[in-house]
Amino acid sequence: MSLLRINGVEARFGGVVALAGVTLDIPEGVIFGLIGPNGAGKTTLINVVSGLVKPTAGSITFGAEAGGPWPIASAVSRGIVRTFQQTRAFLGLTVRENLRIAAVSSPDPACIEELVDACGLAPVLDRVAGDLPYATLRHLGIALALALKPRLLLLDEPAVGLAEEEVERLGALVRRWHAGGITVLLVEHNVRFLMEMSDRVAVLDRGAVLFVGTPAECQDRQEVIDVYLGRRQADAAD
Ligand SMILES: Nc1ncnc2c1ncn2[C@@H]1O[C@H](COP(=O)(O)OP(=O)(O)OP(=O)(O)O)[C@@H](O)[C@H]1O
Repeated sequence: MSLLRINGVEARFGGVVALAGVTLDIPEGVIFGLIGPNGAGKTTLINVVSGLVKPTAGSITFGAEAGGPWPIASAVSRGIVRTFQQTRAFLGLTVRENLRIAAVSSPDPACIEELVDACGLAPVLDRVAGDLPYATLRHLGIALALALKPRLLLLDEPAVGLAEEEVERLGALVRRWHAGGITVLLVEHNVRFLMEMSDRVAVLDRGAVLFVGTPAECQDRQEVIDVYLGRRQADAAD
């Protein structure tokens, strides 16, 4: 059954067509990867689904409810929660204070303790968020999103800037929450991480869906190699 249905979503910024009529079905209970070259429209699609950008055409259905996208607060109350490429936390407050604020908006404040443990935040509870090492700050960002008890978690490049062992910890954390029932939409340029994590993958190119399939199917498709995977390999070899 589909949890999120994106119907013909178009987003224009002046003359720039960021999304040119995207239609996608994200089944409940999957980790759904979204890849594509820079400027393909991945973040814009997350922005539309999470209510940050109003599309110029199209709609979304979430569960049984049509009529989306909804403004951010309404999206969050329906269980659509996102993270950002740059972690959004109160950088002048401690981790504990950030989590207390999250607990106020959480439908299940008791989950915070589990999040502290799962996200490895116990040793840094009294540190100011702005002083945290980069990887720990990213974990705080994910903990703050998970505190809102999403049904659908939108992760925008969560692995960017992380060392290999930190990417593994991130993967374990996402898998643990996914096993608890959360559907995940993962945007990521770390292709190995994305392919290992995802049940299905969609490829966006210039605002349009180029291909949807399993990671194995995706890696075999010549058009996907041409527009994205081949270039990533060439960049890695440089
Ligand atoms: N607020 C905005 N105003 C003007 N143009 C925008 C805006 N947001 C996105 N765009 C443009 O829309 C297109 C899609 O951008 P988007 O950030 O969604 O791509 P992306 O696939 O996430 O890229 P990246 O992998 O580099 O993050 C780009 O041409 C971008 O410059």
